[in-house]
Order: sequence, then structure tokens, then C-alpha cells
Amino acid sequence: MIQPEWKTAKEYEDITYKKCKGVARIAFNRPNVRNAFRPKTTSELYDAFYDAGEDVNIGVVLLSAEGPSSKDGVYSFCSGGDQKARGHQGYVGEDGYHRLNILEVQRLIRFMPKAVIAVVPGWAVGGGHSLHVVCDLTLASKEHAIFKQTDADVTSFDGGYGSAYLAKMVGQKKAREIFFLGRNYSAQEAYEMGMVNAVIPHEALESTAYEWAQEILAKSPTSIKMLKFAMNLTDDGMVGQQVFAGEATRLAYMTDEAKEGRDAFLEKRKPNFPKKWIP
Ligand SMILES: CC(C)(COP(=O)(O)OP(=O)(O)OC[C@H]1O[C@@H](n2cnc3c(N)ncnc32)[C@H](O)[C@@H]1OP(=O)(O)O)[C@@H](O)C(=O)NCCC(=O)NCCSC(=O)CCC(=O)c1ccccc1C(=O)O
Repeated sequence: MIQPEWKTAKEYEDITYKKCKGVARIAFNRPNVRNAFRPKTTSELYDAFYDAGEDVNIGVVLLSAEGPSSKDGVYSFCSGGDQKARGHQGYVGEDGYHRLNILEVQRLIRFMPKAVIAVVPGWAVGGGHSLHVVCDLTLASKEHAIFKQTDADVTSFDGGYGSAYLAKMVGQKKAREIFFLGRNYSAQEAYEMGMVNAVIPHEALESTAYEWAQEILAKSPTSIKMLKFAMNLTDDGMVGQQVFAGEATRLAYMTDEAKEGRDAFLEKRKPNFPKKWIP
């Protein structure tokens, strides 16, 4: 079992943020409330994910959780929006504004050009369940992971990736069952449905996630990025096309044609493109 030597990348209140050999680990750190997120948590998540996205030395991000709870020893990944912070228009932060900014975190995960792995040590519930859905891969604790959708209990429904994309993953009937009945599902059941990649003994969960990350890091970064964006494309409409096409343009920038186009403009002459119509 590999024991990564994590180094704290930045100190936060509601999350921890560490890095080691190409891998960033962002973890919820409110275990006594089952890692529910309040606006401070989502702002910190956004900041850390943005940093991991910008860091050229990072290729894979683990979204994990600290724990267990010091009150009762229960493990959790995330239990969604903190219902104590919920106002009449969203979740209320220290500035008094009502926000739904976990969706911005979802978009960062979805559109970052790096693989994001959800590492689920315990409860993944409500908005916490949606977060694992939007991650590229999910690894779950054999003993402690429980998947559950309570959105319909608290009238805070994720009608985007959390439900519609989940339905693409597990099928329409199963997704409707998950949301309409709100039952508990074990890691093994979630695996059989197709929303978990592997069920891992709890002791080995974090080290396995790190090993999966290292396997991904051994691949070509451009391939991983283009494959992620290609697989996103059909579900993300024009935005999916925009993200994929942006990277195609970047690849075109690297050709002699692009250099000639730029140089011709700067030298105020007609471009003389290499006439190679590659079949
Ligand atoms: C997770 C549970 C099933 C765990 O049950 P159990 O093990 O019995 O523990 P409890 O005793 O219930 O909880 C222990 C302790 O934690 C507190 N707690 C747990 N979850 C939350 C929470 N979400 N908010 C606040 N506090 C929480 C609990 O009160 C206890 O505290 P004590 O002080 O010790 O009493 C169970 O806990 C459970 O069901 N939790 C609630 C799950 C839930 O309903 N979550 C919210 C779903 S809605 C959501 O997540 C937002 C959706 C969303 O993100 C969104 C959607 C659409 C548009 C935008 C958005 C957006 O951006 O927000």
C-alpha cells in the first residue's frame, strides 16, 4: 500500500487541501455534520479546485473527506447543503447573501482538463451524492459508503448533473428510484448500478485512489484531457462542443499552418499555407 507524502497546499477552515507527486487531494472537513457544505465550504472548494486546475504539475484531483465524526465515529463523504445555513433563496454565507454556489463547483469539476476522482469513505447524500456523480470516477469504501438521495425530502432538487446525468449512468428507471424513494444503497449496490468504479476495503481506500491517480498520470495528458472532453461533449450541448473545440484550436495553434497565419498577419502579407491536404 503506497503512503503518499501529502503536503498542505493551503489552509482552509471547512476543507483540507494537499498535494503529492502530481495529485491534489481536496477533502471535506466538517465530519461532525456528515461533511455538509455551507457557503464557506463551497467557496473554499471552488478556490482549491481552481488552484488544482491551474497548477501545471497536477494531473489528477481526488475529492475526498476527513473523518470520522468525533461525536459518533461515523464516516461521511458529504451530506449535501447544510440545512442550518439554508435561507429562503439559497444557502446564506457570512456576507448574508443567499447562494447556490455548489453548482459552480460542479462546473469546475466537469470542465477542468484533469481527471477528478470521488473518494467516498461514508455517506454520500443529497448534494454530496450529486458531487460524486459529476466526478469522472468514484471509488467507495466497502464497509462504510452509503449512497442516498434526499433532495426530494428537503425540496432542494438538483435537476442537472445530479439527476439527469445520473440517469445516463445508471439508467432512467434506477435514477428515478434513487430520487423518488430516497433509499440507502451500499457501495456494492452502487457498483452494480454503474455509478461506482470500484468497491475498496476501507483501510485501502485512500491509497487505492492515489494509485489510480498515478496510473492516470502515466498516460498522455493531452489524451486524458481530450477523452474527458469528448465523453462530456454529447451531454453538455454547445458548452461541451465549445470546451472540446477550444482544445482542438489549441492543437491547431501548434501547427506550421497556424504559425504561418499569425506571421503573415504580423508581416502584413498574404499567408502562404503549406499545401498539404492530409487525407
Ligand atoms: C446523512 C444522513 C443520512 C446521516 O444520518 P445519520 O448517520 O443518522 O446522522 P444524523 O444524526 O442525521 O446527522 C449527524 C449530525 O450531522 C448533522 N447533519 C447531517 N447532515 C446535515 C446537513 N445536510 N445539514 C446540516 N446538518 C447535517 C445532523 O443535524 C447531526 O447533527 P447533530 O448536531 O449531531 O444533531 C442524515 O444526516 C441526513 O439525511 N442528512 C441530511 C441530508 C440532506 O437532506 N441534505 C441536503 C440535500 S439538498 C442539497 O444537498 C443541496 C442541493 C444542492 O446542492 C443544489 C440543488 C439544486 C440547485 C442548487 C444547489 C446548490 O448549489 O446548493
